[in-house]
Amino acid sequence: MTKDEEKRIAGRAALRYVEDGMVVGVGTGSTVAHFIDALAERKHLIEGAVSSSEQSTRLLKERGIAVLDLNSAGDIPLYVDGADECDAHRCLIKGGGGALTREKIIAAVAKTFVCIIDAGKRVDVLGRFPLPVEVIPMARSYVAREIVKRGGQPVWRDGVVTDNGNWILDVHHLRITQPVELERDLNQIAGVVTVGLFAQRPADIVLIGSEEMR
Ligand SMILES: O=C[C@H](O)[C@H](O)[C@H](O)COP(=O)(O)O
Repeated sequence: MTKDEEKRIAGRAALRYVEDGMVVGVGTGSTVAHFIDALAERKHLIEGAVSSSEQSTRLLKERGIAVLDLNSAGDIPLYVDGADECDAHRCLIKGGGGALTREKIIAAVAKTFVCIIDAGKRVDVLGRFPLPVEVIPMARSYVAREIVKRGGQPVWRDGVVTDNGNWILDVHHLRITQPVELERDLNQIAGVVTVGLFAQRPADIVLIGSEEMR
């Protein structure tokens, strides 16, 4: 089974958590694109979607799914999103597609966060995938120096501007054995907008696409 088939199966499996009349939080990425395809089949039954990126907003609108503003949407009973890595405690690294800030906001609001991944995303220790950190542009060098002090090797994602007008540092060479503490620590650095660690608010449910799930 290819990685994309695993993503498609996980994306479709998330549909079982969608209930009539719901506002659904929608993440970003190639796995979520499969979820959006599946969600389109229920578009007349849900109230609409709150989107975590311009990319997902475009996909949702192309499929005729109503996109709602988070400020007026009220409760978000369900959030469905992918991840770049996932450990046994459902802590995640996210932000490979640069959408981490809006994703973290919707995850915080949502009652249930269903994470959809292919099998290659499961790890024992987070950090093989470089940790994305969204920064205010003028703080890039300062934040990078602070991260070096903590043992990481930050690499500027040159040329990438997030939906919020910020920049991203991808932090290599981390072995994240204490994700909650690291998330809290990096969040304290002035100029950091969002750390792509979802440990203080991990996923509630992880769906890993597999043959058995078909
Ligand atoms: O910023 C992007 C998101 O955090 C994605 O959910 C993550 O990068 C996983 O993307 P994909 O499903 O394409 O592997």
